[in-house]
Formats: sequence, C-alpha cells, structure tokens
Amino acid sequence: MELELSHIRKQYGKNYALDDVTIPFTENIFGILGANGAGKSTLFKILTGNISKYSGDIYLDGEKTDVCKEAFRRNLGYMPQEVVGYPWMKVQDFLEYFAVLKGMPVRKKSTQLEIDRILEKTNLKEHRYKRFSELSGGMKRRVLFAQALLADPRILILDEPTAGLDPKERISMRNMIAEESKGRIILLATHIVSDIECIAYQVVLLKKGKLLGCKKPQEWLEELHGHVYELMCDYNEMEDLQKRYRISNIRQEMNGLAMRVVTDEKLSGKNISMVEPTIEDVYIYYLEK
Ligand SMILES: Nc1ncnc2c1ncn2[C@@H]1O[C@H](COP(=O)(O)OP(=O)(O)OP(=O)(O)O)[C@@H](O)[C@H]1O
Repeated sequence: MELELSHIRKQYGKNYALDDVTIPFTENIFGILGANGAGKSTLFKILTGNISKYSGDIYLDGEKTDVCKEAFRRNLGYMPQEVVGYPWMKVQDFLEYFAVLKGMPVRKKSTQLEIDRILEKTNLKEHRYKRFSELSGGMKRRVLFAQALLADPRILILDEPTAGLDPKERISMRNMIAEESKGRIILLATHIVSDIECIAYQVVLLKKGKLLGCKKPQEWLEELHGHVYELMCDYNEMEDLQKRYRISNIRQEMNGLAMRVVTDEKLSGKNISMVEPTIEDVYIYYLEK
C-alpha cells in the first residue's frame, strides 16, 4: 500500500500551516518531527477528515482518494493525543463503542473476539472492566492505541503516542508500535526524538509548514556528519558557548561539562572533538536553525 500526499497546502489567514507538502508513505513507520506549530496536527486532521478545506491531492495506491469516504476511513486507525469526556466509561465499553463506530456489528461474537485480540496485544486484559478515571496515564495511552488497532487498519496515525509516559512505559509503547508495523503505514508525530530514533524507517522533518525532508535516519545522520562536536568546558564558559552555538546536549563528566555543539563552523582545539551525529542533533540543526 502507498499513501501519497501531493502538494498539500493549508492556510489560516496569511499563515501556511502546511505549505506544498508532498510525501509518499509506504508500508513502514514514518516519524514526523517538528517543533510546536510545524503543521503535524494539521496534517493529521486532513488525513482523518477533520479539515476539509485544503489544496492538493491524496493518492492511495496511485488513485486519487477522498479521505472522508468510507473506503478510506475503513483503512484508518487514529490515536489522538488525549481523550476527553469518557471518565465513567469502562475500557471494554470504550472499545465496543469505537468498534461500532468503525462499522463492526453491535454485540456480535466477531466484535468481541476482535476486542479480546486487541486487549491481549496491548496488555489490557486485566483492566478491561476499569473505568477511564481509574486508569494510569500509561494505561489510558494503551487504550487509545488499542482503539486505533480495532478492525485491523492498514494506516495508523499516532499523535504523540508517548506524551506524558515514564521511560518504561515509553519503551513498552514503542515496542508495541514496532510490532504493529508489518503491512501497515504508520505515521507517528512526536517531539520526542528517541521515540522514533530506533523504530522509524524514515524521518519526516516539518518546519513552519514546510517539508525539510523525508529520509532514512541513516541518511539524515550522514548529511550531518562533520557538523557535530563535543566541547569540554567549565560552568564559567557555558553561558558564552550557549550564546555562540546551538547546543544539542550537555553532559556532566569527571573533568567538567561536555557540550554537544551542532554547527557549520569547523572547530578544532585541545578540548574539542568531532563526534558522530544523532537524530537529536539533526533535530537541533534543522529545526532550530
Ligand atoms: N484553527 C486554527 N486557526 C488558525 N491557525 C491555526 C489553526 N490550527 C492551527 N493553526 C496554525 O497552523 C500552524 C500549524 O499548527 P499545528 O497545530 O498543525 O502544528 P503542530 O506541529 O501540530 O504543533 P503542536 O506540536 O504544538 O501540536 C500553527 O502556526 C498554528 O498556529
């Protein structure tokens, strides 16, 4: 399956939330990175049919498609950032509700079997009769992921799936997403670079509505080779260095602070060493430029 966004534009007044964005998505995980206001939510709202006024076209397997049509929506699973308004609902009822919205038959064995399958996959079986208000943040996220998986959609849209999770839950969510990637197009928007670093097939960088690129992590890293340094310094030098350079990380070491600098300048010196870039460096280099 291939989903292609072609020259997508969305304007609010004079401001372009998306400006001529063309991306071909194939069956794999695409990490969508961008600072606040980059256009990630706008992109998702278009794909989920929540914004209808935009220009450009969307193609599914080479054919122009209308995202509001049943045929497209049947293929789509959407995990929003949060859910509001269901504190009294039990996990089981919540999933049944969404199963019906997705066109599955009400109170039929096939629907129940599908819910069982999803609860198993997302480790929620023992929590199925808990109310939303009784769930931890991590469990709520899993329920939201679970409803996105109902009816086995070919396209999964995940909006900040690990926001607010502790490191253990974040890893568990990441693994669950990776397990679901076979035969699916997964679009995962996040601010958290480590979420996609190891699971994304390609990383999409969006900045103020513009597409900076859609490339494999390795390609982004190769492009940044020679632009990342580690500078050893002490606290007194820190402020000055922060003013001069884009800093992607600061680490405490026995003999001082190791500052990770992302720059176009060629740096050399006793306390300076060139290091291999990470996706975090890529983010800082392109999005904070
Ligand atoms: N309903 C709206 N009316 C006016 N401007 C809007 C509206 N929705 C979004 N925008 C603007 O469009 C741009 C893109 O916003 P969008 O919410 O898509 O970004 P985002 O990458 O999802 O940001 P965040 O990570 O903060 O959710 C921003 O400049 C935003 O202010």
